[in-house]
Amino acid sequence: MGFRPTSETFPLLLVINPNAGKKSSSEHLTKTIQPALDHAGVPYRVIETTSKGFAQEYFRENIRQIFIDFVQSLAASSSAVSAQQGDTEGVTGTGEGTTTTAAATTAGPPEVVLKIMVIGGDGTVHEVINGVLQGIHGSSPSSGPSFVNDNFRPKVELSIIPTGTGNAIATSQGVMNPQDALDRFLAEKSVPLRVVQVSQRNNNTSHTNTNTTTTTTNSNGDNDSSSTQGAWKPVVYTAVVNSFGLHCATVFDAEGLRGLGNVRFKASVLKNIAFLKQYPARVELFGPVQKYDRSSHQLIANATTTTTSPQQDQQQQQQQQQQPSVTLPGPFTYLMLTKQSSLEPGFVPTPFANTSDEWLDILAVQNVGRGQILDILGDALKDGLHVKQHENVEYYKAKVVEIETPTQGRLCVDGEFLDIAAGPEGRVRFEVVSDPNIQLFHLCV
Ligand SMILES: Nc1ncnc2c1ncn2[C@@H]1O[C@H](COP(=O)(O)OP(=O)(O)OP(=O)(O)O)[C@@H](O)[C@H]1O
Repeated sequence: MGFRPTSETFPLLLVINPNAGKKSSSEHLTKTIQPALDHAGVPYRVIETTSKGFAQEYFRENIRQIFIDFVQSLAASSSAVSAQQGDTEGVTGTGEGTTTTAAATTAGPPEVVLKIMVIGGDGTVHEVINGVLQGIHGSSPSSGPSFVNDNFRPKVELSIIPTGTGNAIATSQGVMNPQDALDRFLAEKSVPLRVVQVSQRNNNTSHTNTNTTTTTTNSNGDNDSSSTQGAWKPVVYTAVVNSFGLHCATVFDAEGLRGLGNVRFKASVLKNIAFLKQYPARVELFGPVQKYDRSSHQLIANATTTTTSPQQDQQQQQQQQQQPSVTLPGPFTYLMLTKQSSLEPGFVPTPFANTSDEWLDILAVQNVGRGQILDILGDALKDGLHVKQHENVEYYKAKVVEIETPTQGRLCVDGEFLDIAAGPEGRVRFEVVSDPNIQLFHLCV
């Protein structure tokens, strides 16, 4: 298959990972999706991934041209419609006023909605998101002028046909199978899909997946932080889950067990519980924080976020940016920072997570033994009961989270791995940034 950018109308890019989950993507494409799109009259281009990293590289290299072709094709179909109507409404066909509906025109900058359907799992979605953002912004939003700005800010609407193993994003929206996902795409309803910016300060960062290690060397000089330790540099964006400790070790070991199919996570978690470790780290939450209160069963705002005047509000915000609102000293048995409530059907580690809000949900379990973590994870499999039941489970919502490990550590970032140096040099920051040039993604629901 493969995709060739053309100037034809292509309202949909279809990215298929034939290797996802039980390798059923191709069958879903030919038997269900293509007939439905043909019936609905939706033209599409197919991009078939051939290896790990393919989708990310594809979008990094081609996203600019894709937008050019897309806008041109909308303009062309807009002028064709206006010609059919005798051009009575003065449509020029230059692309100005282009909206999602090719025929419609409005005042102001063009609203462009690029639709991408992913037939695969969360790893493929992660690659698409990172490829699009790297193609738009280069290595970081501060690395130079970007073609996405106040004058051109497209939406990227993702429809996820869940053929992967976990399918966390789809499952968290209650999408249980490919047909359900297809119906939702055709219904044309979407919500914002916020991504988490993962940043490091040091000049050399090692971002690893099981097949490749990418080392990024930042060019110094562009400071976007007042810290004496230098600017925060985005390393990767995540939409699913960031973790440390048992969950990260489980995902890492499960990669080596792909031959076992979908039971590889179960095998890996049992192994990591049998040889349970505690993972030393300090985690700091900055800015406003909400904590789950087990007695009232509510998320309660941290007292320090209450303000009385706009002036105090500003002062307090500055203080909150510098001083952590909450510090978790570790060591951690289990730590998860996520935008999704569920990681697979029935497993709901972070029940209050919302893909569209600007909070990062944090599940922290510090220094518990084998029996306790088994009970906690068992209750997480009962639609998130662990949060209500276990006093060793701490649940927060925060805007900014930083983690530092006293020895070399490993983080899982949407199924890929970030090896971090010991101490302040390796510190990692997670933030649901409000930059509208980053938060371009929407999700069909
Ligand atoms: N043709 C291919 N051959 C091998 N690996 C591929 C191919 N295309 C993509 N990949 C890689 O396969 C990995 C897993 O894909 P994906 O996440 O879609 O499925 P999954 O792991 O089964 O599902 P989930 O992430 O939801 O648990 C991704 O990291 C992706 O880069």
